[in-house]
Parts: sequence; structure tokens; C-alpha cells
Amino acid sequence: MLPSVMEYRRQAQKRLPRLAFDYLEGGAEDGLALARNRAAYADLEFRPDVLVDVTDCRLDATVLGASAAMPAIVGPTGLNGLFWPEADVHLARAAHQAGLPFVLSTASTSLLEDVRAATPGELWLQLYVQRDRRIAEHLMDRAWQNGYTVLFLTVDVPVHGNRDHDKRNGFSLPLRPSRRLLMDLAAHPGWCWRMLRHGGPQLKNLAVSANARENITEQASVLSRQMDLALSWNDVAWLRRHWRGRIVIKGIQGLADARRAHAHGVDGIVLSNHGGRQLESAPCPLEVLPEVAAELGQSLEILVDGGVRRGSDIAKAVALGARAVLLGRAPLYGLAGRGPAGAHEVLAILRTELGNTLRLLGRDRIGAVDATAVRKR
Ligand SMILES: Cc1cc2nc3c(=O)[nH]c(=O)nc-3n(C[C@H](O)[C@H](O)[C@H](O)COP(=O)(O)O)c2cc1C
Repeated sequence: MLPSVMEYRRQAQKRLPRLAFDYLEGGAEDGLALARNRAAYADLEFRPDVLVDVTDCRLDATVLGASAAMPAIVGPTGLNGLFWPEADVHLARAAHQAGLPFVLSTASTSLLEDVRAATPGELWLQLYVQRDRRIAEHLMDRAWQNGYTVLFLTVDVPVHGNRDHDKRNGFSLPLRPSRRLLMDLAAHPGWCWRMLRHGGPQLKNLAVSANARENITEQASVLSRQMDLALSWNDVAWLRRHWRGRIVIKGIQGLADARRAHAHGVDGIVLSNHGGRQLESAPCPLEVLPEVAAELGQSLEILVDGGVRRGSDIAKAVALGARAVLLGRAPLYGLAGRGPAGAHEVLAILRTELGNTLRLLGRDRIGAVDATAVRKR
């Protein structure tokens, strides 16, 4: 086990071809939103109380009706098979072992049925909506039948963000051979061997619901070029007709939209700028959190993501009013850096760090972490 999440990141950087690591790590354009997500955590300092009995320290939380061993969820990330074969299955298992819910992306590289068969854990579905609404409806039907209980509608990807690194690396599906790519691959024989043995990643879930062939080019074009640009608040009613469980809007970036989400009767929101991968200079979710939580924290479950790399980050987000955080890159660093065991280890590290943070803060349970626990530097 390595000491910290960021050391798994370094390991992932060594193990993955540049093209895959850049896709995992990179932000949009000049990386301003990406950097801000991390900096916002650094800008907060704790206000500990001492001489508090912290013999028992409870980290467990209830998130969207599910119990979680700590206020965190393994968030949805697409194309995970690029980091490790059967990545979604391994991540879902790691989440379950850690007592956390797992959100499967529409762009997953494992079938939602296979993920279900691999774990009895709490599974939720993230939805991207294509122009042909039957695709999303079919996905929702399959997910519900397989015991996925919460739907996350992601709303910050009408188009892909501008990502220079993907253009520079010639990142496309399928990968097109170039001198640069071949040299990159030659330097990472372990990764190449795993991909050759298990086959390259496919957007399997989408392929089934979109009736697309086992052909990554066709699948990728369904995902990106056919995204429904007309999706609007009116469509929450359409979602309600097709989804019986809780609905969460992921990608809310300000108070006005948080109010709209509440007015449309959703169960929760994720304050998110997609890990700094979409709109450059997007608002930093952690900075938006306090005003949204102050107004809507009693009526909606407010989740936040972007830049969580330490257990202390989870404590800071909770202090500012988040019910829980979503983990994006952190578990992927674990998986890419050390395989399935690495995903498990990263979640264990975050939990240990969170427990120690609470004890050092003089708080004996996560519910005791409130605005008095932090201040801006
Ligand atoms: C490689 C990668 C793929 C992602 N794919 C999706 C996706 O398919 N659907 C989605 O809603 N969010 C996706 N996200 C965004 C994450 O759910 C989350 O909002 C973000 O990663 C949080 O920031 P963090 O990585 O700094 O923790 C992706 C993020 C990464 C890093």
C-alpha cells in the first residue's frame, strides 16, 4: 500500500501510456478550473477543538437513502477500460468493500448487468441523453431492472470540453496508429499486454441500448455526436416518467440552477465542473457550496466533487455543507497504478485519513463537522 492518493497518481502516470494518462488527468484548455478545484481545498484551514473524547469516531453517513461508510461515493467516469480491463467491475467491487455506493457511467466499458452480477453493492446510474431518447429510456429500464436505484443526470456535457492534450496525443476511438502513439505504447508493454489479452475498451452499455455494433467508432459517435443539445429543464418531467427512483442533477454550477433543480423536484444535486474537464474557468464547486447549502441544504441533498484527494478534503466539503463528495480521479489512480487492489487501497486511505482528521479536529462523528470546523486562510 502506498502512503497517499497522490502516490497512486504517480504510479498511474508511470504505468499508463501518455495518451491514457492525459485523458485521465487533463483539464479543459489551460487547466484553470482543474487547478482551482485543488487550490480551493488548500485555501481552507481547520479550526480544531482539543481535549474532546474521540475514542469512538463515526464516519458513516446516509446519502440519497443509502448508508455509506463515509460521506463519499465512487463517481461516474467513462472509458474506464482504458485504465484496466473490466475496470467498472473492479471499481464497483472496491466501492462495495469500502461500504460506498458506486455510480456507473453511461460511457462505461462494462455492461451494467455484468457490474450487477459482480457485486451486491449499492449501484447507481449516470445518464447522458442522446437525441434518440429511446436510448436513455432503454438504459434506464435495464438499470432499474438490475437494481440500480438512483439516477444521476449529467448536465455539463452538451459538447465535449476543449482538451488540447487529447488533440495533441491524437486521442480518438478507435486509436489511430501514429509514430508518436507507437513510441508511447512501446514504452508501456504491461498496459499493451493487458489490452491485447482482454481487448480494447468498448462502450458496451451504450452499444446495447443504442443497438450499435461491437465497433468502437460507431459507439463513440453515438456518445458524442448524437448528444441531445435540446435537453432542458422541461425534460426532468420526462425523466420522472421513466425513472421511479431518486433523481440527482450532476453538473450544477451556481445558486440559480440549484434553485431550478429544487423547483423541478429533484432529490439532489452534484455541484461539479466535471473535474475541470468541460468549461474552462468554470466556477469552483467547493466555493459555490456554502451559499447553495445555506439556502437549499434542508430541502435537497447537496453533493460536491472536483479535486478530492485526501480524507481531510472530505471533511472540508462536509464542513461547508455537502452531504457527501464524489470521487472521480482518485479511485482511477489506484486502479491504473496498482490494479484492482489499488482501487481498494485508495478508498481505504481516504477513510483512514478522514478518521484521523476528525479525531485531530476534536469531532467524534461526521455529523459534528460543520461550518465552525473550517475557515478561509
Ligand atoms: C476520466 C474521467 C472520465 C469521466 N467521465 C464521466 C462520465 O462519463 N460521466 C460523468 O458524469 N462524469 C464523468 N467524469 C467526471 C466525474 O464524475 C467527476 O465529476 C470528476 O472527475 C470529479 O473531479 P475529480 O476527478 O477531481 O475528483 C469523468 C472524470 C474523469 C476524470
